[in-house]
Amino acid sequence: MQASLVVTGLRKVYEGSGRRVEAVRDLTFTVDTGELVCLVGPSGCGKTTLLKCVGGLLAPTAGEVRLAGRPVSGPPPGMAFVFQEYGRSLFPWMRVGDNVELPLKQKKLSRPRRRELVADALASVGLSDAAGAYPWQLSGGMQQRVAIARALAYEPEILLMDEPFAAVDAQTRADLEDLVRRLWRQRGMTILFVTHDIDEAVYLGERVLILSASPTVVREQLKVDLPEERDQLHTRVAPRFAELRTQVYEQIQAAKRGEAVRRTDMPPLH
Ligand SMILES: Nc1ncnc2c1ncn2[C@@H]1O[C@H](COP(=O)(O)OP(=O)(O)OP(=O)(O)O)[C@@H](O)[C@H]1O
Repeated sequence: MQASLVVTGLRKVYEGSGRRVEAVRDLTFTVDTGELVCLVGPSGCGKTTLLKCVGGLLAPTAGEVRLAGRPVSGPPPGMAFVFQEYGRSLFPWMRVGDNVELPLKQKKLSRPRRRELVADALASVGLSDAAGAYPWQLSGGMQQRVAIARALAYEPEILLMDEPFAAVDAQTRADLEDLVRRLWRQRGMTILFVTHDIDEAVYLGERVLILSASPTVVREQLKVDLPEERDQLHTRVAPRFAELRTQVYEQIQAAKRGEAVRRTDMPPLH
């Protein structure tokens, strides 16, 4: 399968105000076209820094990010984001439909086509009825579904999700996880999903990349060999799910203790 995203030797050092922080030391990984990869690591390990570099919002100190063969030096046209803070990512003065349509205005699309994409995306997240509402009239989970619809309508080559469900309650979170899996399977999108939640990473991902503590490297990557058809009730109690989450948990604990990466045990970073 063709690699959609290629990150090579990525390093980011923050400098300023007399402080120097090496947030990301050396990250190399790929995400294949149509793959759903979860990135998980201890708090403060540089997940957001990495995503900002991947999204072209922050220039790396060294290394390179390529999307579909092209180097990323600013926000690439084929990329969409869903952030944790849905409250800040939607414009409160714009109706839901207009929020979803806004990024499409950058694309040279006819008005009817834009409307079609908006209607289709809102239907995909079960919010067809909310197009005329304002974001603040919706629950947190619904607002995050609007943010997902906005990303879908844009028809991205790759979707970056930065802890998107951290601010919603557990029940809503489970529903949104299932929504992401369903949309991923229906639309064949490439998704890079960042989370600090081990269970979420294993439940969602086809592959989990475990990051070390900052300065960050890829500690291990794990293929999630669970069936593609997953559901909250059965997948989470499957013995294989428990084994995988234990492996990720042990790696994260070792990362927190600052233990060296066991490079010999690592599968090849294809
Ligand atoms: N603009 C900045 N200037 C200086 N240091 C920064 C800046 N942004 C992040 N850092 C530092 O880089 C390191 C990684 O931060 P980052 O926010 O990328 O981690 P994270 O894994 O996303 O954290 P969390 O899981 O807590 O959200 C931290 O030590 C942080 O203090």
